[in-house]
Amino acid sequence: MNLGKWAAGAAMGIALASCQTTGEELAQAVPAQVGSVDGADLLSAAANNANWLTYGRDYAEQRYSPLAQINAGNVGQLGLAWYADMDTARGQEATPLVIDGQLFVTTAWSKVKAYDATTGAPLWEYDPQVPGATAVKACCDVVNRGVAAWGDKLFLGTLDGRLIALDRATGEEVWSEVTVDQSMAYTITGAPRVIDGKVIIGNGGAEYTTRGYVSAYDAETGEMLWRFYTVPGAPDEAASEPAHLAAARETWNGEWWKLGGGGTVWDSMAYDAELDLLYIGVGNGSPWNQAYRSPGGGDNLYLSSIVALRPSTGEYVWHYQTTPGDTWDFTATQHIMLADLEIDGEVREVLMQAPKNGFFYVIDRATGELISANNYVAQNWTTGIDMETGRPIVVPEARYGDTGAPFVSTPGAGGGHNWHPMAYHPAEGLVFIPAIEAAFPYVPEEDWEPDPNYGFNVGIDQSAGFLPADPEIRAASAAATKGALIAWDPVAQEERWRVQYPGPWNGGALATGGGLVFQGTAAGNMAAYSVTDGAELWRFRAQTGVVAPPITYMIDGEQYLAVLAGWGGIWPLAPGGFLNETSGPVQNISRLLVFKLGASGELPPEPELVRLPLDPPAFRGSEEQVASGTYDYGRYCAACHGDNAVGSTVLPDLRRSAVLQSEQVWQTIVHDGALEQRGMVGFSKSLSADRIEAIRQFVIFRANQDKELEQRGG
Ligand SMILES: O=C(O)c1cc(C(=O)O)c2c(n1)C(=O)C(=O)c1cc(C(=O)O)[nH]c1-2
Ligand SMILES: [Ca+2]
Repeated sequence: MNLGKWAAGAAMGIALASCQTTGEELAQAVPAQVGSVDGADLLSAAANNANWLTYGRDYAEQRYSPLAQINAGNVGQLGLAWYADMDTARGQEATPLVIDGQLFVTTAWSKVKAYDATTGAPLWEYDPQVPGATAVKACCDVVNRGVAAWGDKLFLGTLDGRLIALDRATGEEVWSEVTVDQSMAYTITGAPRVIDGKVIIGNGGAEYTTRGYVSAYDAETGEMLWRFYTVPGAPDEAASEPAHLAAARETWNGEWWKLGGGGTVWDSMAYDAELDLLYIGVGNGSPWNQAYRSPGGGDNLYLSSIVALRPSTGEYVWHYQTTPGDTWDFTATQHIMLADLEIDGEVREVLMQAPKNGFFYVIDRATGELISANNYVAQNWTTGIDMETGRPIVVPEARYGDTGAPFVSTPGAGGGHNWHPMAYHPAEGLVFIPAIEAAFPYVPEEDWEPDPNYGFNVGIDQSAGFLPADPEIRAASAAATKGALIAWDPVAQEERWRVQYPGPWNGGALATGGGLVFQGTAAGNMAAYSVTDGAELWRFRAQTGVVAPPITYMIDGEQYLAVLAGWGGIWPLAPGGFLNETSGPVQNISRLLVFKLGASGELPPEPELVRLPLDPPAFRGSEEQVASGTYDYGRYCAACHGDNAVGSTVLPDLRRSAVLQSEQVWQTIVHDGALEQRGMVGFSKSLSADRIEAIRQFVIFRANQDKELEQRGG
């Protein structure tokens, strides 16, 4: 048993928390300058308080900083040191890196910005010029979660599937490699990781008939070194495939390869240097509905699994499947965190995950053995986990593809927890989970066919579960849709305390040696809570929903807290205003916010949230048009423009759009693609002009329904 690599940071945290070391002492205790980033820097990142060198702060992805200058006693004096406005108004999900006094952050549309981390002076910026039309390939907003560092370079995955190396000093492009088939709906939203000079990158797209994989590229040259597919390919590939895919093939039925199969690796990774294992989180099936993807069932390896790989070769070592035979978009791409925990008197090297399916898993990270599991949010799709087999005991109704009947599941497709990073406080032994409490109706679609061009290819009828225009049902659904910051004891597998929020989609977490856990909120605040009981100790009005996780660093003896603010991601788009505004409506004001003790900077006055009036033309369409428009809106429009045509504050609320007034203008945009550069493609490859007009009639119909309710005070 070796505690070495994780113990350094943890032990330091305990020491600092108890004696409140001054900034000067701290600054001397850690290497302030790393220069060219090498393996030793990344392996010691947990103890490097000056910097934030990799996505999850260290390879264990604990997001715990021992820094204690800002602490439970003085956090009330935390103020704005500087801020920077971003030039995109879409979801901001990135974790900044801080290296040698410089801060690097990515924004929506995969842009990169560099600042002096002390003053906020801009150093350089880089725009990969992602074509606007790429937006339609992204299931969940045009987000990016950050860069990775190695040597004197930074590495960026772009929404259109490129992996780009930048010169860290200048922001100039050094090399660029296309990592996906750009004729398909692959995207990259996740941050790369670098292990021993190999840049590891996955991709997204499992809502659109893709096949998931993760690849490694040489940091110096951009040469691809290996690629690991998560699901087996077409039968003619069987002869040449590695053993892990031959084994997986036994768990599939039908002609899944024609539908991609899914299993994208779109977010989480972690690395254990001593075991030399890279852990990847694998996503959902494509399509979701297993009855279409793999008729007759099967586990469908390696969907919804954590897989351990040898990072030098991409060779399979072990896997643990959280959701066998996924049919609910229950990805296991959520944050993977490594820690050493004392369980039953024995220190175990564990891996922890709170995937979408609602269960918190503690797994032996050497072998993949399940140590314990318990649900961290309410769930109704199982009666628990069978500890003998490590499998969920699924209730029969949950398999809606087999029954042919709808199933309302909690958690739903948004998960009990999504991509928002968790944080760990080693001295408290707590994992902080940005949790979601929300249900989702899975309505199987009869005679479903994939569309090779556009739209969600998931095998469920996405309009059948629309929230009806009924004030009581809307209010009841909104009341049942909540969020929480859950302080979870992973040894006891139980909740210690929670901060309850009125709505989901609160930000990623950061824990510190100052006895604090920091989190932004869907209501538009940055907050600090006591790690011991969740008491709120500080709050700053961020003016926009904060979904990204904060970071902390220390320069010249002063501790800083930084967070990229900006409302977006899937929740502010797809569920529509009645469910995504349960914390209150917020707008997207994308800004990097940086705080330190005693600072008193102010943001410009908060602009009022302006909504266009709900003033649609009179409905003159037919019932047939509404029926056709309802279905097509669900399949092609709802993921961005909102459930049942109720839009958000981020993208146009079509009920309020002046474009509704004109059939011709509507066709120019929706059929011909007049707004393609802004991310709205023309759908003529999938939809005829008649079907597109029917969508307009559906939106007019819905807008009139809601206007009437508004007039009645509904
Ligand atoms: O299946 C996929 O390939 C895939 C990709 C992504 C992504 O890359 O952002 C998300 C999801 N799925 C997903 O299921 C999901 O809930 C989700 C939320 C978000 C987000 O950034 O808000 N991305 C994604
Ligand atoms: Ca997905």
